[in-house]
Amino acid sequence: MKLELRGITKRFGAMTANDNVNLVAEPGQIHCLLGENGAGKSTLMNVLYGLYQADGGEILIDDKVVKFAGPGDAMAAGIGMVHQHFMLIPVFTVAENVILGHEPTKFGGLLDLETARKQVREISDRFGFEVDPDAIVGDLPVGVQQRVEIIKALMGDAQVLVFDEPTAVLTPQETDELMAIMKQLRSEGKAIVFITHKLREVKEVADKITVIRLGKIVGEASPKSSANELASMMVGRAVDLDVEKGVAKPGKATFKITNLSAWNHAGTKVLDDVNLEIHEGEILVIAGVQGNGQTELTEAIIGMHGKTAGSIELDGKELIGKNVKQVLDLGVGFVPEDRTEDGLVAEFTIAENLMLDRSDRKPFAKGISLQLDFLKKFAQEKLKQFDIRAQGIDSTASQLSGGNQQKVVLARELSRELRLLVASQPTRGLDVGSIEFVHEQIVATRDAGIPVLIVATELDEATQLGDRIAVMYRGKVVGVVPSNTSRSVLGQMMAGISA
Ligand SMILES: Nc1ncnc2c1ncn2[C@@H]1O[C@H](COP(=O)(O)OP(=O)(O)OP(=O)(O)O)[C@@H](O)[C@H]1O
Repeated sequence: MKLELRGITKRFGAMTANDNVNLVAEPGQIHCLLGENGAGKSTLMNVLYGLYQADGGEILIDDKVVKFAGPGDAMAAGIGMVHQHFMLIPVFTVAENVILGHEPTKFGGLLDLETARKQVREISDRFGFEVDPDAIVGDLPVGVQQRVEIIKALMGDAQVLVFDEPTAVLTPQETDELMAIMKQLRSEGKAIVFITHKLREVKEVADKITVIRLGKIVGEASPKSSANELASMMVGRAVDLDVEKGVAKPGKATFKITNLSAWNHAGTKVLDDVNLEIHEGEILVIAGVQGNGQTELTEAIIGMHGKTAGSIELDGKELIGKNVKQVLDLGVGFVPEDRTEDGLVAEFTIAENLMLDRSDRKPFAKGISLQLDFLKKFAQEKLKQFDIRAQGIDSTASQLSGGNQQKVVLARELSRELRLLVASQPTRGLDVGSIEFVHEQIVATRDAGIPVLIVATELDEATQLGDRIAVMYRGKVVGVVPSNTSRSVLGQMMAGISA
């Protein structure tokens, strides 16, 4: 089945998110859609999926114009969408989730459980997914949950599959598995549209690359292009894909974690006697496969984790026992793993979100009255400095593209007076140009004498950004090694083998 978007225009008020966009997805092809944050990729896919109505242009399937009033119509026409934020209910089984995701279409009503289980098994066998229809979704690793999303998309016999930044939440190994799945889908004749910021993935699977910038298609790139060529085509300037940083000049160890253990609600130990030190002017990267205690570690530091034992000291002050606000007030900048859950308030404006956890109200307030002009100026400056693409500081967070939401969180946390920066996957969802900028900001924070703790899942980011790397496995720190340690040694450590 061939899919064509012809002359699609979509506006949000005065902003044109898609401007006369043409795109063709052919059977047996992986078509990568590349573009910087806010370029209009998700908007275009939402038009295709019937979630938004275009202001101009048309959608054609096998050269015939079609109209989608909603996702049900798009699904019935053979279009499947694999969402980045999984739309799965954790307490339900795979088969039950598939039933819920299967909107009644003009071809029939809801599925019954037996049919759903059978179909899940069939699709899983056919593509080698190894998904048990009776497994509880919440118990499955993220990579397998994503396969459930793919099964959901394939259920309606989808011929065109859209993957919108599918690897943002995956571990490197799960990413490799997904690439293999995409190749298999291609060999079965599916047409695939693949949105990603990771150029390595583009180079691995793309048959065709289209680049979109500021809502307009700027051209096609060859899959043989170098990562640097693709990067500069995406953001319209040369981008340095390596982190530029001088030698660290570590000072005193002002941040110390001693014998830290933590337990989850079920009473299972999730952090097991963690000992770490970070010096002023040093970046320590926590590497490891996601789910090995990194989340719990950052939560314990910030005062969000329940049962903990041991000590976490910043500038000689104990953090354990303090709540989140008290910890932030000591000068801790925190970039959470999930920006939509912990980082932003969707209905607040950018300006409001930039103020969320500030306790130093002095520059913004005189007595009880807010210095609105100052606040506005501050927000506008941050918008410019962090290249946050939005209509203005009064746009709400929910109106921003994913990458731009992340930039709001970073802008807020990096512009406070810091004594410690804790950032989980700070560049998740960012385009290559923004990653370059964020890395520069993190290095500058280090060079200002601040201890920095970064949680990274990408080994490249860990080795490039870190001065030292601590690897976590099953709640323990397996070892702390210099950042020039080889990938194979780091890989072994990530599997629990001490260096
Ligand atoms: N519901 C909305 N209301 C107003 N503006 C919106 C809305 N949705 C998206 N936009 C704007 O449209 C533009 C394109 O956003 P879109 O999400 O399509 O970008 P993207 O290319 O997917 O970016 P990213 O790589 O960051 O995910 C952005 O400037 C965004 O702020």
